[in-house]
Amino acid sequence: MLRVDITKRLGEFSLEASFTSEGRVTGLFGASGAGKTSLINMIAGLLKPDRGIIAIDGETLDDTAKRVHVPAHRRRIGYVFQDARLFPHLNVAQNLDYGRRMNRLAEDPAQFKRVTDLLDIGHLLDRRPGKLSGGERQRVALGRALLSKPRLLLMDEPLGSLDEGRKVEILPYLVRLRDEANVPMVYVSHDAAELRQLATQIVMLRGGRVTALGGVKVLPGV
Ligand SMILES: Nc1ncnc2c1ncn2[C@@H]1O[C@H](COP(=O)(O)OP(=O)(O)OP(=O)(O)O)[C@@H](O)[C@H]1O
Repeated sequence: MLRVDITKRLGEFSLEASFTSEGRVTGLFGASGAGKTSLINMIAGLLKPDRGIIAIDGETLDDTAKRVHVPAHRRRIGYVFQDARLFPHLNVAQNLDYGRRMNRLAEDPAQFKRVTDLLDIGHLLDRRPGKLSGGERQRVALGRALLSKPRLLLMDEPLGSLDEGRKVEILPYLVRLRDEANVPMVYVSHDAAELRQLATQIVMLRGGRVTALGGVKVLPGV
């Protein structure tokens, strides 16, 4: 379970968010400037709350009253950005292996095979990111995050830089991840249709406040 109960001031903007989620995919929905990225940066440990608590499965990651702030690299949280942010000088296999090495995890060929099969990227292992399509790059970024064995996967508009055709192509992989990878996700999007297909629970943000919580029914209609 993810528990968030924080406040944070960023210049003129103030974020005050409180929710818990048991969902396999928690969809963080809101317009541009609602505070979605700030909130997941806080879950990732990249931004420190002014006040409050963040906990996953009962383990406290932030508790300002107790001066607890687990640094980002110790949180075991994977992060996939809108732009895949792969290392251009490494091939796909080396990119995929990066998270594992950074986290000093033992090699796990069976898991490597599972993840590359799940995302259909086994045939791309020798290529550099510059020779991949946008959708392929995003699948590799997802694989890299998964192979670091995170307990939570954060995704900030992972389809945001793709055109409609590529989005349609990659959504099924995200559904597969949800159903087969067994890693809870927090998925940021301003696209209600995307979240309707993917999310199991919605946190709606507006102007830095949670305005609705619940199933995909709370999303605005088409
Ligand atoms: N370091 C900062 N200093 C001042 N203001 C900030 C800072 N970081 C974010 N903000 C402001 O906080 C608000 C929320 O930004 P945030 O990036 O979290 O929104 P978002 O919902 O992710 O938007 P988008 O969908 O456009 O990415 C914005 O008004 C932004 O300008």
